[in-house]
Amino acid sequence: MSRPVFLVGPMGAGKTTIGKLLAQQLGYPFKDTDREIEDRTGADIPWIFDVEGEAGFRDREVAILADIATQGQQVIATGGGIIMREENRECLKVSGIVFFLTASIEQLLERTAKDKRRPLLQVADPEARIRELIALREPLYREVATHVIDTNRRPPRQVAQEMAELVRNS
Ligand SMILES: Nc1ncnc2c1ncn2[C@@H]1O[C@H](COP(=O)(O)OP(=O)(O)OP(=O)(O)O)[C@@H](O)[C@H]1O
Ligand SMILES: O=C(O)C1=C[C@@H](O)[C@@H](O)[C@H](O)C1
Ligand SMILES: [Mg+2]
Repeated sequence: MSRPVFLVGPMGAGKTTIGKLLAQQLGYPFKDTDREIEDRTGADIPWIFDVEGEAGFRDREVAILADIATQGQQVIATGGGIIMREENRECLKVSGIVFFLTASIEQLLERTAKDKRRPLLQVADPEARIRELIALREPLYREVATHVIDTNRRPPRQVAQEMAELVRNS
């Protein structure tokens, strides 16, 4: 069974958007860990953070990743904090090809500004929060990455094409 393709990176890097296009281009099914968590919980992410806290959300994320990582050839967009748990990093490293999508702080802020469904960014100073999260997480994204892909000021379709080539040549 061929291996899955994972997209990791910060909120607003484009994992969901580009992941869907990549799946179309490769003819693979598409999954999104955030979406899977919501579907299986029957509640949205803000509700899960409110009621179960971030730790409760992370526990659900570990269970979902372990499950879908074994389901063969597919494109999987992950949540921005998936690399915070060591078992997830191990799972990503052994299970497939991992793309780390990057973008500047300015682009991440711009792309996440209007959407209120990201609990960690509902703070007085989202820019400071994004900077904090990137400082903490960037080494962890790099630890799991097979490829690092710059998405700054690039159309999602073009980025997906570059990634599809890398998958085909892997
Ligand atoms: N390369 C890009 N250029 C311009 N806009 C983009 C690009 N990639 C994504 N976007 C836009 O940024 C927003 C966030 O993208 P998306 O939801 O795909 O990010 P994400 O990495 O999945 O974030 P999260 O970790 O919160 O799930 C969307 O409105 C999307 O249309
Ligand atoms: O970066 C994060 O920690 C998160 C990113 C989103 O994809 C969601 O998984 C959730 O909002 C948490
Ligand atoms: Mg997403």
